[in-house]
Amino acid sequence: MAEYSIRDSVAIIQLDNAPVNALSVAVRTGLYDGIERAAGDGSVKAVVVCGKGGNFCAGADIKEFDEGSKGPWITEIGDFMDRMRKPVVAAIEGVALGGGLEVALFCHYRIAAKNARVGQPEVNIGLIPGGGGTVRLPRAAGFKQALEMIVTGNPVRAERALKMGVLDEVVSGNILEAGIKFALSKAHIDTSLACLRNRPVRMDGLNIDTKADAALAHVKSKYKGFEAPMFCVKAVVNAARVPYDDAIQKEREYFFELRTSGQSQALRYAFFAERQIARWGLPGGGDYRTARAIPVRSVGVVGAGTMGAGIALCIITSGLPCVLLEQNQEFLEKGVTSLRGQLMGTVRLGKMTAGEAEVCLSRLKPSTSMEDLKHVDMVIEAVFEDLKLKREVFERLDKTCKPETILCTNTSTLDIDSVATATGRPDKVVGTHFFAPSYLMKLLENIYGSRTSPETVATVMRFGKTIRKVPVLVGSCTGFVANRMLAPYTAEAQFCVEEGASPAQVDSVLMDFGMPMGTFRVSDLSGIDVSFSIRREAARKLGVTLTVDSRYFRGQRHCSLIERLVEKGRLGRKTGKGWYKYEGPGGTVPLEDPDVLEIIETHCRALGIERRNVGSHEIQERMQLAMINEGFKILEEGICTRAEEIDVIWLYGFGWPRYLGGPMFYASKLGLKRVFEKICTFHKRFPHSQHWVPSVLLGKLSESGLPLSKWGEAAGTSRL
Ligand SMILES: CCCCCCC[C@H](O)CC(=O)SCCNC(=O)CCNC(=O)[C@H](O)C(C)(C)COP(=O)([O-])OP(=O)([O-])OC[C@H]1O[C@@H](n2cnc3c(N)ncnc32)[C@H](O)[C@@H]1OP(=O)([O-])[O-]
Repeated sequence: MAEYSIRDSVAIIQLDNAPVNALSVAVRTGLYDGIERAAGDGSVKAVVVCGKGGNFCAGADIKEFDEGSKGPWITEIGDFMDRMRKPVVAAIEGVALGGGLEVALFCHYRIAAKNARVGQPEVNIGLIPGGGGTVRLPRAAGFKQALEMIVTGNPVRAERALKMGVLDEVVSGNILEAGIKFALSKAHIDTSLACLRNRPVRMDGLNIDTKADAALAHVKSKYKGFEAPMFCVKAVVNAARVPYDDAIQKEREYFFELRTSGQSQALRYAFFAERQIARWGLPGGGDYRTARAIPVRSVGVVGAGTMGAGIALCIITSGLPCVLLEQNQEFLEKGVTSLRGQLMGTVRLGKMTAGEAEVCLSRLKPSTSMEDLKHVDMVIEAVFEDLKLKREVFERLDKTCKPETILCTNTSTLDIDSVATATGRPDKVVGTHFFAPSYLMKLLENIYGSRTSPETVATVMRFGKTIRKVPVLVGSCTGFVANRMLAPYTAEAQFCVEEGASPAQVDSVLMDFGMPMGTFRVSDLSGIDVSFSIRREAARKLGVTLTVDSRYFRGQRHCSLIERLVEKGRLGRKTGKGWYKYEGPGGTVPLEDPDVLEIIETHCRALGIERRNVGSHEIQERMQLAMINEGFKILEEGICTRAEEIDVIWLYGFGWPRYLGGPMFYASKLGLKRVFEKICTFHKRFPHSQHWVPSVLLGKLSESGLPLSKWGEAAGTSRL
């Protein structure tokens, strides 16, 4: 709703819809009524529109999008304001985003507090501004700047918006008082002079024809796969070419077309899924509502290898001091050099100044003495993935660190309890699984053990946000969520290659789908020997030896091409050849290698595997459905409590195309009945692959018709 009051002959309309004053039907109706009332009240000289609770308005209420359009549209309210003879001033604090900025652009004047940010982020949810933004922002900020704001969705700070011409004044002090004062100062000025409708789009010497083509080409290549950015360009270009009302009409058509598109639905889903993951709960009780995070003022990282150095870099760049520990000076220096190299990379990219990088480095304390960890609030262990070694480290940490220190393990495979029992504080032990390269990858998989306390979980969830990661809480199991789902996905990729596909064919199927990289290129990048060692180690623990001839591993289908490539010295990009051969600058360009195709052919012939044409559709289906089936098993076991958590993990851990929501959302769109039937068919066809045993939960859900948001509840694993 919107509250209406009068002060000093100024009508104040305060948008009121906590937490961000989204433009629900009630708010739009309240705004319209308020404007109409002020227009008809002879005692009112001017109007101020502002927001309650520290924000102006975050735009349309995204939750209402699936309910159709009720209430007045923003442009209807705007048209009324355009005809008003009394000045309407938007007094902005906090954010004015999307429809919020559009409301402000309909006001005759806009003033903002210093801390305010304004923007048109609709593109992030697969839309274009639909309330006049593509038509009015270019009239205020000029074509080029408006186009940039609309296509990127990035908000700008008040001072910049003032320079761009979006704002009329930036003020300090009470925004409402400033708004009233400003409104009264404009009470006698002809409002039509301040009305953006009456101004042309500012081209600042640019030729619209050449600019339009260039912008379309740029956006097409930069936002590959995304529909909305192209529509943003088309709408802004149109606004520069046709009269105001025609441009508004076209914008609205585009907006409605996109609003019902699959991409916008997926992107809106992703927006809310990202917020859902903050609502965690533990099986033994305790959740985000009751658990208090312990303040983390300093952190230690044990192990200055690539992972450890990257983690330390995340910490120092987020403003926290960090002790980086190694067992000897040589390893430590290597780690610090790698950290510096990554930091300087960000300086070269212009993301940080050299001075800022120096400030970050001043927060780093390289050390070879565990005593330096005595007083830190949190330690992240990032040593080699070996349980015995990790237990030794934890035993020493437990003895050295103060009793309140939280001890985290950056394991990607080990059971948290098996590490926690090496200490006398299992309640303060938790998994923090970073993804490589740890400085760049946003996902942080936080893993609780059976005795991890709610306070410890609250602390690592908050810490994740502090270091600008996306923290998702999951339970402990082999591979946790990300790697557990990745296992059947990559296994199917290799089986497809055994059966007749080429690595390049598989990778292009994945990239055409929208993944940033194919699985074989990823394998070459991280090193084929890494997967080889993990497999060999897992087999060794079970008393089995894997050879190049192994077709089965503990009764399960197994592809031993990795063993074959390692035998041939093809370890990936670092050796110039793996699934591909590498050429070009720095040996970074992957090329299909006839030698590897020959190795695969010979290998399969030797093992009696008949090769055939494996179609692209089959590759995609097998890889994705195997992984989706695993996702349902993860829900079934309560490792995750919501499908949204799995999707966020894939969005941030593996670059699943955001416009497809995530694998679980994708499954919901395919239809669970169809997904289940397909998985059952694959299970019959490939009986020796455990990952094709259909999830019981999936079977149940395929009959229920329940929406994705209820899957966790249906699994009986929801803890909230
Ligand atoms: C149908 C009629 C339409 C009229 C025409 C419209 C045309 C227009 O061009 C289209 C739009 O405006 S499209 C919209 C364009 N606008 C955008 O895309 C803005 C999207 N929002 C943001 O970028 C960020 O949320 C803020 C920067 C606003 C706050 O960030 P922060 O401080 O880190 O906090 P936080 O954790 O992020 O959010 C707090 C809570 O608010 C919730 N919520 C937020 N916005 C919402 C919304 N619009 N809606 C609903 N809810 C919204 C959020 O879910 C969360 O709820 P929870 O239950 O507590 O989880």
